[in-house]
Amino acid sequence: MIPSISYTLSSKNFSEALLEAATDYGFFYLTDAPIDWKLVDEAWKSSDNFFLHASQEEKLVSRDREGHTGYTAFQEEKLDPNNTTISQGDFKESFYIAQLSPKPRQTLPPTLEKDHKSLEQLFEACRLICGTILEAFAQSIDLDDQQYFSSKHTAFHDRLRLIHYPPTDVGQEGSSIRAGAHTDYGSITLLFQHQVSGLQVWRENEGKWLDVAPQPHAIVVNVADALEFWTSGVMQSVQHRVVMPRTDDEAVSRFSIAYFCQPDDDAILAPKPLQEHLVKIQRKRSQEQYERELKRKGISSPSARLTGGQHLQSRLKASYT
Ligand SMILES: O=C(O)CCC(=O)C(=O)O
Ligand SMILES: [Fe+2]
Repeated sequence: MIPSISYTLSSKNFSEALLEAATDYGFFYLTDAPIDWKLVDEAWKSSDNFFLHASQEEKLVSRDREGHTGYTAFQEEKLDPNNTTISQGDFKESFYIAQLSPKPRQTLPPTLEKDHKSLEQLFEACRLICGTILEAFAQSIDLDDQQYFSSKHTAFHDRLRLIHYPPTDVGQEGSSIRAGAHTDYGSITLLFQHQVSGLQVWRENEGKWLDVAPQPHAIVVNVADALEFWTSGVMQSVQHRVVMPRTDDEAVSRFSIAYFCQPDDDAILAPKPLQEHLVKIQRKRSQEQYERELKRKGISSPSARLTGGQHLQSRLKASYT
């Protein structure tokens, strides 16, 4: 069972719980987060209006592939590009939003522009939660500088991503998938799921996929690649995917919203020295396994010196057709 962690824990207990979740599952549910859930409800309505009612022409307004903002079409992305048993791109469409305040970096299509204020507030709430989590992670591994991670995040590369998986018949598993197995490229991801299940996380020790069902007023948080590099694999950026509908309940439109917290272009993703107790955790995962995982993520070796910008660009390039 994916652990649940309350935002209201004392800072010491919070950071300890975070480290435990990050080293075991790489995923946790965050409860009692400082977020106005009305904003999330508003965002579901925005998503519904946009994906189900906007014209194709409107969807493409302000799309900027280079700047990584705007619309991505059905099957345009393949999150698991090396998987040859799945021939098609992912069964989803999405819309990427960059920080909207103080000055928006993209023109939103009219359907989303009318909800500008609530989307902007949701973005800011997510940004602040990620900042707190990054500081707690720094505390959890006893870094002298508690802002070591958070200071590398100006939110320039952060994206709020509205995602829609169109209705699909039950039993299509095999040649297609809603979102292929992947790890996230940034530091941490916050995920909101609207009622419909399908998200699964890989459990290496058990050799199986585990469902991460939507829970009311809980945000799914996962560790992404940058934190894994900084901690030499102590914190795990774990593979996850969204499977095709298994029941009639899942055969409907599935909506989710991800907030990708991603390091700045010049952030060096070099491993930090580890305290003794962390080295012990690290050794539970074989070096061979860690290196294999890094290769999947496009990294040649654990000592490769990448920047946040380089890693992000190379991963994005690999997953878009
Ligand atoms: O839609 C979901 O539940 C997961 C999406 C995801 O993992 C991603 O976009 O990186
Ligand atoms: Fe993901």
